[in-house]
Amino acid sequence: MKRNKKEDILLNTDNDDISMLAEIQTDPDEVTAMEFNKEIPVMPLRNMVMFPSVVMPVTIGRPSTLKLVNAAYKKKLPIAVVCQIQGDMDDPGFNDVYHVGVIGKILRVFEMPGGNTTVIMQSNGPKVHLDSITKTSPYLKGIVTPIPEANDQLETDEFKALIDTCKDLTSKFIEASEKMSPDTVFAIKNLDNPEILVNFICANFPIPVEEKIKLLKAGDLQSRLYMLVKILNREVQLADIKQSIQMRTREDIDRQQREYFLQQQIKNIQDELGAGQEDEIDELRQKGRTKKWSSEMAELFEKEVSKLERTNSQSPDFNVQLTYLQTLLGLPWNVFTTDNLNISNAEKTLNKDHYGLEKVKERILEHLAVLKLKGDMKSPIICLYGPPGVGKTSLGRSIAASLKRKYVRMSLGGVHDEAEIRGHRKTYIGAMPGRIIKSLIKAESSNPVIILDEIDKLGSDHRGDPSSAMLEVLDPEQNNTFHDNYLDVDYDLSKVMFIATANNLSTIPPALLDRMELIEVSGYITEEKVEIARRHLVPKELEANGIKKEYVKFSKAALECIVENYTRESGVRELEKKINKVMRKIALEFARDGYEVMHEIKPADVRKYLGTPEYSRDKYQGNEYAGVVTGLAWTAVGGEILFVETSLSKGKGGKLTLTGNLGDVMKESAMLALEYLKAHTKLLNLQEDIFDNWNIHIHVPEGAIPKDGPSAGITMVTSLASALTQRKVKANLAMTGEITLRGKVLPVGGIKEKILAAKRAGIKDIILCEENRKNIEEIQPMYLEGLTFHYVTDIKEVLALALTNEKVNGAIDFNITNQKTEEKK
Ligand SMILES: Nc1ncnc2c1ncn2[C@@H]1O[C@H](COP(=O)(O)OP(=O)(O)OP(=O)(O)O)[C@@H](O)[C@H]1O
Repeated sequence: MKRNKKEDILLNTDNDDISMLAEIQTDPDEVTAMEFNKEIPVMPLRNMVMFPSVVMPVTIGRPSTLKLVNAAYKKKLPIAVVCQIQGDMDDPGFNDVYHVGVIGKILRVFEMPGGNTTVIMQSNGPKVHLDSITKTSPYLKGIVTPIPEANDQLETDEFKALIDTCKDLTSKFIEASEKMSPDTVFAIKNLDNPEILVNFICANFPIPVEEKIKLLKAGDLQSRLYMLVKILNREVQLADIKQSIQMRTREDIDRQQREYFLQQQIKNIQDELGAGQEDEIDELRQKGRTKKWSSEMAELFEKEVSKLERTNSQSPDFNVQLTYLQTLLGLPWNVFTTDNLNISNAEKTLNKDHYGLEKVKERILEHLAVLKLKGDMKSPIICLYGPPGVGKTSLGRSIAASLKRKYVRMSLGGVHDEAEIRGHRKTYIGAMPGRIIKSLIKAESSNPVIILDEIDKLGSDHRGDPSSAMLEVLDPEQNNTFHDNYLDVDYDLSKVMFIATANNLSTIPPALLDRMELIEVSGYITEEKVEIARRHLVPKELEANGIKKEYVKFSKAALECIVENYTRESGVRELEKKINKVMRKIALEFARDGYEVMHEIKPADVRKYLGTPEYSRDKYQGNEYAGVVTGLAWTAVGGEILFVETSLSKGKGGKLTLTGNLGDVMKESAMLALEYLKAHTKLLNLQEDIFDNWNIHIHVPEGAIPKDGPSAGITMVTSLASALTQRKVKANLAMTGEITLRGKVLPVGGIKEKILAAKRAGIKDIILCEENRKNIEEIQPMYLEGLTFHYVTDIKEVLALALTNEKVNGAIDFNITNQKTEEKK
């Protein structure tokens, strides 16, 4: 095989050495001239295999090899270059080396700065077989026989294709593995001679020595090339796999490192910002352990605390979750106060706090007695109803005190939204628990008395129906698993005692009304109010204003004066305010004068402190005029008397005019009354044409509070009848009742309040529908003292009772006026 010198020099050298190697002259004839049956030096290489036609640097360390180099270099001896089987052996013998090698020579010797010697070797002879080692000193010598290689296929297509493949694979391997030195890569890229290229790659490819020996043993260049391609293929694949594994692991490590780094940063930021957060969470857990909740609840709490732990303390969610946990902790789970179900004690407390109300107190005691005997709270909920300021709420408070239970008042007036009762879901912004749960937190016990104040004022609109939520609260069958949307866990309300209060039963939904036991708390008469003031309100206000009780005394007349002239109510709230006002004025005097003097409050003092009376009490106004009749009305503040006035004026057509404080229903009553009398002229001996010649005007004077309703029906008829007959109405008479077109009298409501108003006004006789008799019978006799009741079913009876036979002064004489009218015609 021919090759040019330059290629020889290029092989396996540093770029810097290229110029140096270019000077080396080789003489191939030297080898051809050698005799193979003579002993020649044998150079064993550690971990290197020399291939034919390859130049390579060899570092010499062993003294024996150094001697060999000196001798061979000087004498230009051919050397048999073989490879040690074990690279680390110092003095290998015949059996310690592979028996295949090449003939080479030393081109150059370099003394290296560290004391080592490097030689440039060139394989310039054939492949040989080491037959024997003949000498081991001063260096190895042996006998070799050449192994000829047939290299005649180099021009075939197959060989060319193999060479191309080999080149491709080598460059792929170089790319993928980065295992070969840049000089080797440079050399491979610049080699054209296929023989040198194949052998050079075999010598320098990073594979184990055993494999290289197999390559060297290959019978010819093409077989070596085949084996080399196979190895290259395998190594390229391996390098690829290694590379992809490396890439993947690097990516993985990169990702992991990035996550670790970010998490570390988050932790640092959280540490910076949320110092003390752990303490807060520990405190929550600590508190949670003291709670008497069920194991499920404890589990849920722990879950929620862990959720908080995972939340960044700066995010809004943190506070939401913290508030939720604090709400859970704030609830009195399974905390109960011990009931005092001593009935006589309860009675004492109720009597101490409230004057009168005997029936109500009795009903409450009955209720408590049932609770005591039954031992649970599953009896109906009490609803105290009646006009404002009669002590419904304060009765509830007394019940709680007598039972020694915690007391919470929950005002339901104006609650339109169901969520106010049941809470908003936690996910809403600004979500809160409902009022029931809030009341329990306030009460700090799970069996308080909760006053549901003004249950009749619960509204309902598009935001839901709070009364349906109240149904669940008040249903003993359901309320042991009351579900508040915010809490999202059931809470047992079955031990809570609910007491509802209401002014007006008609606005309470029937389903809710059905759940409650109704107890009426009606208004007070003046005597009762005076007594309530003396026993309760005056001492209360004295204390509230910091006045010693020995310095202020109210006379009975003074209290009566306040009740009569400065208040107009069924209850005592306004009275309490007036007493407070008097106290304030006295406190000012004391403070201004610097000393305290005894004050005995009399009616004149009341006028001094409270100014001119606000109300001139509606009094009965006598029966001097025809057509003026006293009726009884029921308004928002209780009962009142009202006057219906009818006057007649001459005029064709018989017009009806209605003026004053008349609602639609009252206007209808007026028309009904007139129609009835038109149809029953004979009843009162009225002239047939009286309605054609006289205009009728009905007036109801304006009162402080608007009135409406059908209860003025019989009053209207009587007023009209008195005007049309000019007969006097019975003195000190008042009436209330609805009429029908047939003249039937129907019952009306608010009887007790009306009776009280009538009494206040100085009425003595009262006409009522027969069906209202039962209402009168329910009223305590003391309220009825001095009153006579007349029960009727028909308007004829009313007229018979109300109209006297005496005519009013200056009565119209219908006969004369009619004659005059005729004459004019
Ligand atoms: N019989 C009574 N004895 C003593 N104090 C009374 C009596 N009735 C009412 N009071 C007092 O009158 C005041 C008003 O009573 P409370 O607020 O209970 O009225 P209420 O009926 O609940 O009114 P509302 O319907 O407006 O809520 C309270 O200070 C209460 O103590």
